[in-house]
Amino acid sequence: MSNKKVLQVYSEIGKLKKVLLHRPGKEIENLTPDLMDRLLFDDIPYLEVARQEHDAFADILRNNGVEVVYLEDLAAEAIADNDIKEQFVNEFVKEASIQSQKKRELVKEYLLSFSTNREMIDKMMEGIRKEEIKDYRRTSLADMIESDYPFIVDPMPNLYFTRDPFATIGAGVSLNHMRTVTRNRETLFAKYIFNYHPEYKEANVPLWYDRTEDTSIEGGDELILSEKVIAIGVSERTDAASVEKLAKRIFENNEKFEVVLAFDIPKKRAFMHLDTVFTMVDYDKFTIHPEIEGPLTVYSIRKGENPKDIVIEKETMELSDILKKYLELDNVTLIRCGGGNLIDAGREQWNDGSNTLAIAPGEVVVYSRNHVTNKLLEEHGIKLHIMPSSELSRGRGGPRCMSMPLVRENLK
Ligand SMILES: NC(=O)NCCC[C@H](N)C(=O)O
Repeated sequence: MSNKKVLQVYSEIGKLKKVLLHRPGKEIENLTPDLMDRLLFDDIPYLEVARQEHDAFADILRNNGVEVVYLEDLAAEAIADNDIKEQFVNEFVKEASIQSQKKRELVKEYLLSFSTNREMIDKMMEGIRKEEIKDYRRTSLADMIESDYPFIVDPMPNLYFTRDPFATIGAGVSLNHMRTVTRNRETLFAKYIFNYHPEYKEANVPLWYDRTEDTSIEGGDELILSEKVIAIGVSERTDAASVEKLAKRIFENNEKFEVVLAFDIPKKRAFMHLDTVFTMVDYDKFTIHPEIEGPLTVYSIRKGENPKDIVIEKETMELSDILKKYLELDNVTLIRCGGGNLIDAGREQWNDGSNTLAIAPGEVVVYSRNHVTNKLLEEHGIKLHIMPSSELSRGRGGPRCMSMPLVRENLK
């Protein structure tokens, strides 16, 4: 096993060294009004502008010393070996909700006809429209009499939210089981990257969770507050049972983490993950959406006497006191989205005003549109890197949702 640190995330705020993004692709141009609900969008972004915004995001990161790698490149590199590629295509087709065997064969043949792996990966992400595969209608009775549903394989428009399908925790990965079918398909790319990409396969990356589990957990709920403390949202997307499983695996594997704080937040779309209502911006400063402060309950999970046991307790203090206790701080500042004004808070949280990406302690990337919250962050001494935000925000995710840190400098 190599000693090279291919994954290292022991905080939310340590200087960001390497991050995984996905540049929005033609999957966005396969979103239709009828599909929006099922594919978890509230509107249809304009791809060209979404890409400009995304490139501006990547430039901010690069200009601040971050190595940016793209999911689509790593996935293509991971399947360089033909046997691995075949296995990957088989798994992809199996999970693509295609009903007839003949049609599955046609889709496989079509995917393998692309001359480069990168083009094939782009096509998988984009989805396959009916007109792309000739003769599919003769493959089964269902297809001959079937509806006017326009896709043979659905697009995956949420891929640019790389935060969610897997999460780097310490030196390992939580390869997530997602709440929805559409997003669970995304986790296949990460499975192949961590098993077969030359950069990762030698490292034997430990898995704290696996996509085959039967309860769900998503990366937007997984926050690393310090090298001792992880926070996980129990949310619209993450089950309490998953938090327990993850905590046990991490404790059993000699990681440094000592406690997992489970944040039980309201289960609703606007607050789908913990990071849509709470992010860490400095050693002792956090953004928070005021609407969760009342209903929030926190539970702590610690190692028990035996390595396989855990001890769970309901925390009774206010959130800031819980954070002070576990992060060993004298003071904690909660910076309220929209300044606590209910109208501004609701509007800005909807467009991810609380969803910041820290690139160093006290330094974050934010959306331009959330000017009330941004001003407040500045007043609290936070350095802002402001990115454009008209189109990307239509997918209901902000800078943290659009990035998966692979390496952060450890905090002193
Ligand atoms: N961490 C996040 O909050 N990610 C945003 C995901 C948005 C995406 N449309 C979804 O509903 O899953």
